[in-house]
Amino acid sequence: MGVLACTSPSHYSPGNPIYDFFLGRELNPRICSFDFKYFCELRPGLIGWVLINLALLMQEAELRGSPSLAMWLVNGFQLLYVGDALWHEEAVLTTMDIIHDGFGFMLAFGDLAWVPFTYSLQAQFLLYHPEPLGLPLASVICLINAVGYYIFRGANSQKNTFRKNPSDPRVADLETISTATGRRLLVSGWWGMVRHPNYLGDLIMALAWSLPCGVSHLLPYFYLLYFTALLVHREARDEQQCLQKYGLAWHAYCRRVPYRIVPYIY
Ligand SMILES: NC(=O)C1=CN([C@@H]2O[C@H](COP(=O)(O)OP(=O)(O)OC[C@H]3O[C@@H](n4cnc5c(N)ncnc54)[C@H](OP(=O)(O)O)[C@@H]3O)[C@@H](O)[C@H]2O)C=CC1
Ligand SMILES: CC(C)CCC[C@@H](C)[C@H]1CC=C2C3=C(CC[C@@]21C)[C@@]1(C)CC[C@H](O)C[C@@H]1CC3
Repeated sequence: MGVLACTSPSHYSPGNPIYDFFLGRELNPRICSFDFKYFCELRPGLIGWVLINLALLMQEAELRGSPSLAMWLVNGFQLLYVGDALWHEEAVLTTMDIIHDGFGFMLAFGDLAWVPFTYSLQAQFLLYHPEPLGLPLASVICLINAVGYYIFRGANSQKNTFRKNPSDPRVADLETISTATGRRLLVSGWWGMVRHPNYLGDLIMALAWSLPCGVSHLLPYFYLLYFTALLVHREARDEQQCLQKYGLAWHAYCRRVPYRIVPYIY
């Protein structure tokens, strides 16, 4: 196919048709400079998610006169998350989906269908199960989301700033370990607390998105449960890749920072 000439094979392409279908054979299918995977990872799914949430909020206003406080919180928190991802769009270029995974069924389905339709489950739930929420509890939930966002953004920004320019004054004083590749690993700041502080912040936010729906039903907690499983699996894959890249230096980092995601627990 002439127009799809600018493609590259995925890092692992074992020739097993089922595996290839799921994980994709092409790492970056493109039409010239238009990269399908990069586009799909952020734009349609995340924007679709926010639009579905907004439609549910408007539907609730139509049904009950005005949107509930719980619906406002869920919409506000998730809008902040999506806005943050789009604002820091270039950061997605260093994720393992972009670097290692092909654009197969998992990412195509995940980006285009899974994200907008399952990530909006809390707002869908609230439309059919209105949840009265008082101001004191709403404030506590806002605080939980703020703490999660602070950790998530702090950790991601610290790593991205360090990777772009290690002498940037915001990260220049952080302690590091040298690796044989010439790249260094942060061992203080957020990355000295646990080995995946950004996952910890993301999980705290996931909890804050479910809490406005109350505790009477498991459905609004689906995202938190699925996301915990996804991040535990993702963390294990990332550790394997870092061990391959950094060898002894990675072992030294693990000794220095023994916990993976949750301090003193995991
Ligand atoms: N909502 C959702 O569905 C999902 C959200 N996410 C979020 O997306 C974001 C990106 O996640 P992801 O791509 O999995 O991984 P990370 O952003 O955590 O990146 C991992 C990479 O960071 C580098 N790194 C690891 N430790 C250190 C250190 N101590 N110092 C410097 N660099 C280090 C390594 O790459 P190198 O050394 O090569 O730079 C490693 O491969 C996260 O915030 C995550 O929570 C992720 C998946 C799904
Ligand atoms: C269909 C399967 C069960 C799983 C599909 C997984 C995908 C939905 C996720 C894999 C990595 C993702 C990332 C994000 C969204 C979800 C997917 C595509 C973000 C874009 C979310 C916003 C963050 O700021 C960055 C994330 C990068 C990884």
